[in-house]
Amino acid sequence: MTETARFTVACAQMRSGQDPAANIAAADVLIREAAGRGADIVMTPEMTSLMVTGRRALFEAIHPQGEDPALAAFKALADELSVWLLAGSLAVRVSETQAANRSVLISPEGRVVATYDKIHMFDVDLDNGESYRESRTYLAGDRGVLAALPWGRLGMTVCYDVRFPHLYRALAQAGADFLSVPAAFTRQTGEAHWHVLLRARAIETGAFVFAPAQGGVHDNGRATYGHSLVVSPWGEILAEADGEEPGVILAEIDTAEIARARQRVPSLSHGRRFSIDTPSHLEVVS
Ligand SMILES: O=C(O)CNC(=O)[C@H](CS)NC(=O)CCC(=O)C(=O)O
Repeated sequence: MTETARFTVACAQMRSGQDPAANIAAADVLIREAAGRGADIVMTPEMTSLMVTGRRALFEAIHPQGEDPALAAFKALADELSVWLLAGSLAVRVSETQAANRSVLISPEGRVVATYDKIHMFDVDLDNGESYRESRTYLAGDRGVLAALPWGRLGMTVCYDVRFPHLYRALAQAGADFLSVPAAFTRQTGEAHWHVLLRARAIETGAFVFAPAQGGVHDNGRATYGHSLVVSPWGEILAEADGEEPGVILAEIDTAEIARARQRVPSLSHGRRFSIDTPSHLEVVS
């Protein structure tokens, strides 16, 4: 980008539960607060409108995208407030037996302009007994998505994707200026990894990282880490939510910082000497 721009981003930190109507109402309050405080774009966490345990509860509550009441509410709200809105993710029914963990970008006219389905499924057993098999319920996405905003391009990702740096590098090399990472990180992995992973993705790509998070103990018993973050292309934390508490954080974004960071350390354009897709580039010495 040669022209630079300034805008205000907001991340809404939530503690979504099992009742979609209550979650939509909670998001509505936070999005209105963010817009009232000057946000041009507001982002909500992974699973904004539903946090449940088990596929039965999930399938009783979800809808195809065109019939999702949360999406309808967010489209109307974006239009009413004239803000960009990223519904960090919604559980969307894509077949009788599968859902997508879908991030949805809505324009200030209330139109869906881009959707991204989470690629990397959280199939993990933690040593505190927590166990997740996201791929049993969700159909993984198979494409990265770069969406045009008035101030630059947004690379859309979700939560566990943050552990796969080649996705972010690909998005940045394709022109991403901003990366969204709506999340519902576990408390345990968040304490160990959250800040480091998000700052690393920003530093490696020279892009801003926006990470709205779920936080606290949810009514299905899960504990999530919170600490929603906005990170600059140089890796500085520009805004951070207060621990696990729901609320809104805002940050002023100056896109000139993208070129500045990439000029200081041009690692994004120095990455063509080694490809993870070319095993012959690896010498195994035994
Ligand atoms: O299922 C829901 O209700 C909401 N979705 C999630 O919580 C998702 C999939 S289980 N969580 C993560 O990806 C956590 C990643 C993480 O914590 C890590 O990478 O350490």
